[in-house]
Amino acid sequence: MKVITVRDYNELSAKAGQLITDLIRSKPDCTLGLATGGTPLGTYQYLVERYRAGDITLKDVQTFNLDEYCELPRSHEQSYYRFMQDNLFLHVDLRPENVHIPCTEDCDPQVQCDEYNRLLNSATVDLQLLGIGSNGHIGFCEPGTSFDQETFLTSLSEETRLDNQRFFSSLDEVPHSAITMGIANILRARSILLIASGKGKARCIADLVNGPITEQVPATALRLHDNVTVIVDEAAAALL
Ligand SMILES: N[C@@H]1[C@@H](O)[C@H](O)[C@@H](COP(=O)(O)O)O[C@@H]1O
Repeated sequence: MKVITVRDYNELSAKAGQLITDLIRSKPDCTLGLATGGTPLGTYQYLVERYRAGDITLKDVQTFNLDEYCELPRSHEQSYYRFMQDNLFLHVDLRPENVHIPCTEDCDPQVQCDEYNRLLNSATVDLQLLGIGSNGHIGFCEPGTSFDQETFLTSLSEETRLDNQRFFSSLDEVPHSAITMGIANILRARSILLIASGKGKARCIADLVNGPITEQVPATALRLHDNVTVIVDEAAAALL
């Protein structure tokens, strides 16, 4: 696992964005695994800027998102579908048919999990972008998730709901469940890029890099992969 420490969030976003730009330029038909949350916003902004500058095209890129909340329609401003539209998809030339996000609207969740898993496993993700939850979750794979888990319907921990409350007007509005890629899916990516910013991530980053490999800290599964880059700012690196 390669750990890169940068000064602040802006440097982190530029570094992560540059790595993804380099991949798109060297392999224009690459497959990207994408993440949501506050941390990748700057990375997506960087990609949009590079697209607008004419440095990259995403017309042949395929994407798979990690996860989606249940209990929210796709039109809800906090759905991950909306998040991706607002922050990346509407601003670049990705083809709608190349974009994949689990669908939790008007459906049988198990059927959706199976369908998403099948689609995901029919592709090979070249680069999986990840954030990390303060409890060490990746995607929405919460502590205790088996490292062998494939795409599944998961319950969100209270810690995760509290962390994500800032995006909603009250805790009551934060969904209790989600469809997420499993850890086994994430580990199949050719390369993984995890980004973390701020002191709230210092503990889980220390656990990820130096703690025991355990299902209680789902991100530690990444230590079983041979091509992982972690980019952290100085605040998130404080306990390394
Ligand atoms: N499902 C997402 C994760 O993919 C993300 O990594 C995490 C951290 O988000 P943030 O970047 O806002 O701290 O939030 C959510 O739970």
